[in-house]
Amino acid sequence: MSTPETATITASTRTAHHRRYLMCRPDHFTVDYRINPWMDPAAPTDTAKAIAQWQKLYDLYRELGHDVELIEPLPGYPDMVYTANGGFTIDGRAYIPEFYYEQRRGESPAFAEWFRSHGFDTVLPTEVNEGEGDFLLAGDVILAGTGFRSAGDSHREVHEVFGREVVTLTLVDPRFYHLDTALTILDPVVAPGERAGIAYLPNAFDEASRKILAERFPDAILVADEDGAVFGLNSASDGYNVIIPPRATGFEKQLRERGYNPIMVDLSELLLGGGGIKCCTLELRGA
Ligand SMILES: NC(=[NH2+])NCCC[C@H](N)C(=O)O
Repeated sequence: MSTPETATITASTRTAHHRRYLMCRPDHFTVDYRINPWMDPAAPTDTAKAIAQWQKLYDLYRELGHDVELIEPLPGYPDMVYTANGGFTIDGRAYIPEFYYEQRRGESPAFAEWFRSHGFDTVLPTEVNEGEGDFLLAGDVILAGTGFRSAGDSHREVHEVFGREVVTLTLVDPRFYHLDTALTILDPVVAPGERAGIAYLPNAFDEASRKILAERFPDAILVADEDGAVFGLNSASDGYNVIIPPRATGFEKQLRERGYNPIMVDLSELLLGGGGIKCCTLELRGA
């Protein structure tokens, strides 16, 4: 016989996994050029507000028990706060970015140096690629975005560097110019052979890519355009806690239904640069 209380409790099968992240304090944050549709150099930005919002994300990761490393922000590189573009790491090896736009190219040597001095086997690229902005690890497989930033040839290169299967996905909406703006990995750690939970915005992808996603991830969360439009997919998950922007209310509900624990963090100021929670967070795997 179940009491009314026990009848309403659904035990979550989700597990939070310890994460190690790299972040960069937005000390020099501003918008003085436009390399994505969110950026408007004519609109005012508030660096103090960007720092305060970023600090909340940093503090939350620490409260959740994660390790957060920091890289020194470089003056003149306002986009360096988006550390997801600073590399892509698996098993202690770091693949360094080669930025598409000239404005960010000076960040690469700083990231390369950071990885070298922190014991990573550091691989310099020959192809244009923007790190974890476009490469996401789903179980054993690397999901790789192209269409706006990372070149198709970088998908071959990332395969050579890590020896993993790489699945190319083509982005078609300029608002969602990096893979991490249109797709979230919900389960950063899965048992061998098990499928990672993901969420994505179908309309951000071309038809062929939507088909691949539907075949490979039949149980994925499909996110509505309204939630995508507020950068809802630019989220970070430890397997249980999923950090999402506050206006992604439909996505919040979907996550709860699946047993995840969505936590809202507002990075509205950093969205003026076209970045959100995931953009400010680089996974450090191994080393
Ligand atoms: N991982 C990301 N989506 N990063 C956002 C990068 C934003 C930056 N202003 C750019 O356009 O490059």
